[in-house]
Amino acid sequence: MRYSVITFDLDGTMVDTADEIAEAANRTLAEFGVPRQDPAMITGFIGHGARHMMMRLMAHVLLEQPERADTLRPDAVLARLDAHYGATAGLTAKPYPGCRDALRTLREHGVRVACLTNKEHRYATKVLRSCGLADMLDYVVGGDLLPQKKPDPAGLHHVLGVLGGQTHRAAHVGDSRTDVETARAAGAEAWAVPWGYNSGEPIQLAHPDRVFNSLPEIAELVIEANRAWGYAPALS
Ligand SMILES: O=C(O)COP(=O)(O)O
Repeated sequence: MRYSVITFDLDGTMVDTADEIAEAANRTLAEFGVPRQDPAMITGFIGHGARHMMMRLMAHVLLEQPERADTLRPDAVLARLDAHYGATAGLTAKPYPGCRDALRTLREHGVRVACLTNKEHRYATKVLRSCGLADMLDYVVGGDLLPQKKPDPAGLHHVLGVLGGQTHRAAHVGDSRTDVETARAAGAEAWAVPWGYNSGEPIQLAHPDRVFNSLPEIAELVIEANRAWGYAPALS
């Protein structure tokens, strides 16, 4: 097997963004007089973009406090979330151990790497820049760049079209069932990491093709597979 393109999910896979997402959500709710909500619960709502997370959080609040329905209106809340997440995105986000090394090593060995996330594109690029990862990626697809989001395979196919890769030489790495389903739907290998969010469910239950214990382990496997196949990158 020779791998030519590896795509990585962002939240919970390359970067720990849970705290700043919860902070933006709670700052937003505070403006509407809603007490702070448990960050762990908010983390469970991550996976389909910041606006989707906020809609799920609002649904949770309104279920417990239906009398807030008059003030907690989606348009008003989402507009304030945009302001707050625009301010917190990238503030406390931290790449998981070995993230930069893994990306650098893959590229040094001729493998192209991309970020495929459901996070809105403007926030994704802000987080990647503030974590020093933006220049280490060959391409980024945020959740609102195309009409379809993960688990639709369109984003992965788009990356492969741009970078010139084939699905049977690609793997998508993620922390959630959505990522596994995306890879499968696209015809790429479904690789997973166990430290992410996945709504609190162990990623093994989504049956990925492989689960890795670190990001550098992914680079090692790819390089070893490509070496065994006899592929050496052109020297530049
Ligand atoms: O921002 C989100 O909710 C999800 O983003 P992800 O696709 O990078 O996990």
